[in-house]
Amino acid sequence: MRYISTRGAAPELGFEDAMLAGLARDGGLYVPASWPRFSEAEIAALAGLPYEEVAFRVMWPFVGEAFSEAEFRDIIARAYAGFDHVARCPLSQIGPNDWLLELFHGPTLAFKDVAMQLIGQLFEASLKRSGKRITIVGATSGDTGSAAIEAFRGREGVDVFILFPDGRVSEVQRRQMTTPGDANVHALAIAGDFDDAQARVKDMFNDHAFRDAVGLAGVNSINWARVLAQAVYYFTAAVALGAPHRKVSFTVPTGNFGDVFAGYVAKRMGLPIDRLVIATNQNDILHRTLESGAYVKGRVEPSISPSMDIQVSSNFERLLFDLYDREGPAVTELMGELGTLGQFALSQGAVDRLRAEFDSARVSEEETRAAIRETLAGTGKVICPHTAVAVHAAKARRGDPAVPMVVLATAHAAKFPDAVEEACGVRPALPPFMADLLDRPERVTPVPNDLAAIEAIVAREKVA
Ligand SMILES: Cc1ncc(COP(=O)(O)O)c(C=O)c1O
Ligand SMILES: N[C@@H](CCOP(=O)(O)O)C(=O)O
Repeated sequence: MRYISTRGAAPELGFEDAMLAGLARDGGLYVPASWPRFSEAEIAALAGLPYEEVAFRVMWPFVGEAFSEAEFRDIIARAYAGFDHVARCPLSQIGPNDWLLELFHGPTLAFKDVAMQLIGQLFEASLKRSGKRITIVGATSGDTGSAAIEAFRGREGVDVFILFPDGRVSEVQRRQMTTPGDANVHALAIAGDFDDAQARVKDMFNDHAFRDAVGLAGVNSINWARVLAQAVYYFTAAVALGAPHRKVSFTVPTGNFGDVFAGYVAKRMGLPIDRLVIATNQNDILHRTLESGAYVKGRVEPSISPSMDIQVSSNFERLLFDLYDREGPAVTELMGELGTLGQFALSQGAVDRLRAEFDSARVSEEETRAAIRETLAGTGKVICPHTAVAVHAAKARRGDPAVPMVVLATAHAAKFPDAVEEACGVRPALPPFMADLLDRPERVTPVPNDLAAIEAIVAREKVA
């Protein structure tokens, strides 16, 4: 499989180079040159297989010659060995035909582990082969950062710098990033919001001299391998509920548009997904875009689902590329308008296609709290605020009741104890292996929202 940039002006790469490159050199995002398609029989054959085998079959067409079949199987096995559930991403029932897809059984208690644990193994195999040293710089609104740190802490030849918005992540999220003592881990608290952090990371990639000097690599969903690994659980869930003989719908709590885009990828590969619902909190740029056809940047408003406090959704660019018939210049023009004017308008054709693929709902803070309360009352389950946003949206956008609705449960409630306790009166406890998290010493560097200052810190502090 070859990978092409959404802006159409960067060299085509194979899987391994696209994974290591992060952002394309023209500022775009790498996507596969075509979407592989599974037959009904191939999808039916996934039923009952272990998660690792489904992961292999779904991802293999995208990986091609980068790794041998045996190497890739081994990488997948090591990635998921540390998950605390035998199904890795199990389904649990919350209504007559309504399900939670539990994505928080990895080491940092959020769905980011599903892809990040795999990426850690992929990078290690690749860097061992090449002997290269790299500097990972990532932006986080709370969960990507800890997952990346966990996947790369202590690894040879890799530094990992994570920019998080100072004061805008939960205490548990912050401490997951600031308490690992490894010399190659660097938590940077930026004076700004997540959009600032993500913009500075992209600026670093677009500064080619800096990028080459430090061997910059990315593990945000800028990295195609992140999105690919997340497509797998749409298959395991849908097949468990009757696909391909039955359609299945998904509701996805959304911020950077990576997770829901992974659902779109699964659909393009032939998975019979009925509705794909984008659930946003009050940071609702995606919902507004579906309603109005204009993508208009807003100010990030802090919420009780902080990981979704995002107003520039990076992966929307990947969708735009398809909506505009994979025309790089059209995407370049729109992204240029976003940079200069803070907005762009979609063509009528693009809006029609967008609405044909996705549905959306914006969920208020009060509706989020109510969803936490009602889920506890109805099922005995304590859910995190991000999951609660999606639970509410799934109800609001429920289509045919005969079609199963799967809500992606993206984090463990214990990452957000204050918000959850305020909503339902129950304070969720951290699992025993991190019970002392709040007592561990923290190490964090405050940084201004300034490219040159951040680059100087990265260049100075890297140890690899
Ligand atoms: C717990 C949680 N839920 C939902 C999201 C939104 O996912 P995405 O950014 O892929 O849209 C995030 C952040 O990525 C998250 O950390
Ligand atoms: N919500 C994310 C934001 C970064 O998203 P990514 O999928 O591009 O890494 C987070 O928790 O950091």
